[in-house]
Amino acid sequence: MENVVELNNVSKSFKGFSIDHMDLQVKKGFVTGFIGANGAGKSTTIKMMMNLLRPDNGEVKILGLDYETHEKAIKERIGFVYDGNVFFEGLNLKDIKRIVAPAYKSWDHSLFAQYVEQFELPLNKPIKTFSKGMQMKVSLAIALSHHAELIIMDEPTAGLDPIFRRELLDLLQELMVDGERTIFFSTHITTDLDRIADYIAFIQNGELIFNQSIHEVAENYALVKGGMELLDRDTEKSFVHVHRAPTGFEALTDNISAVKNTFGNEVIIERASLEDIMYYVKGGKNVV
Ligand SMILES: Nc1ncnc2c1ncn2[C@@H]1O[C@H](COP(=O)(O)OP(=O)(O)OP(=O)(O)O)[C@@H](O)[C@H]1O
Repeated sequence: MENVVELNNVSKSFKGFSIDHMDLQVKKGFVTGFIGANGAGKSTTIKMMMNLLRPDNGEVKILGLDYETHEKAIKERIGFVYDGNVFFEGLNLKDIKRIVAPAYKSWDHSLFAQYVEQFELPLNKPIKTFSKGMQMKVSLAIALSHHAELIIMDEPTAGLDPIFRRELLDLLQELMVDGERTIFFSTHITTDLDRIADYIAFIQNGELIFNQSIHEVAENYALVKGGMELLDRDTEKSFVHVHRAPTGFEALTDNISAVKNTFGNEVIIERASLEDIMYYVKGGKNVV
């Protein structure tokens, strides 16, 4: 399967935070959701994909190309969507279109007009008067109007009302029908991912914990509930983290067959949500 993004052995350090030797592949034709706690390194990773930040070490390849030799070609084919104001605040959408359109060979005027109408964006009001959601719509309309093959979004649904959030997810899903487009986006709203993601990449403290299809995640992780008397140093080895309560334990496992072998029918095994996984993984591996 073709990868449209490849981070090979990428490292980046700030004071008190680092990404060390990260490998991350984003598959063509799918939606990948990027999750992780506050400060886990999502924006840092996305900025390296966008060449807004240079890795200290390692290689970033977008659509098989690298930024050193093919920056313009890459930027032509990707769209970056986020809710910050990318453009000059005093400008209106007409001015922005005049500046942005010539920068793209494949700019589609009628498609831009169509999205401006669909997103109900005013053409003559200064961007600084736009709400967070409207600003996000502006960058999405621009990304779509130059037929971006790869759309990278940093928390696109944060701060959006539930109705527009749902509409945006529907729109993103429609964009995926021909299998040529790829979407990679970070989010804290894990229910959005149940709706549209094919793959989940999970980062914790600058480390990629997994990048798996949503089906693999469901097959690999589970919540396990049982009585405290079942726990000891050996049996706990099949858990990522255990939460103890007077009434019994609840734990996350990444090895369901080991749990079945160890506990048989003495425990209850349930589907783990992405939130469950994030919560327990944050707790640490095999904390006794
Ligand atoms: N330019 C920078 N200089 C120094 N430290 C930085 C810089 N950018 C990010 N960091 C630090 O790197 C860590 C990861 O930040 P990042 O913004 O990538 O996290 P995130 O997963 O996107 O978080 P959130 O979900 O809160 O947006 C944080 O500790 C942050 O303070």
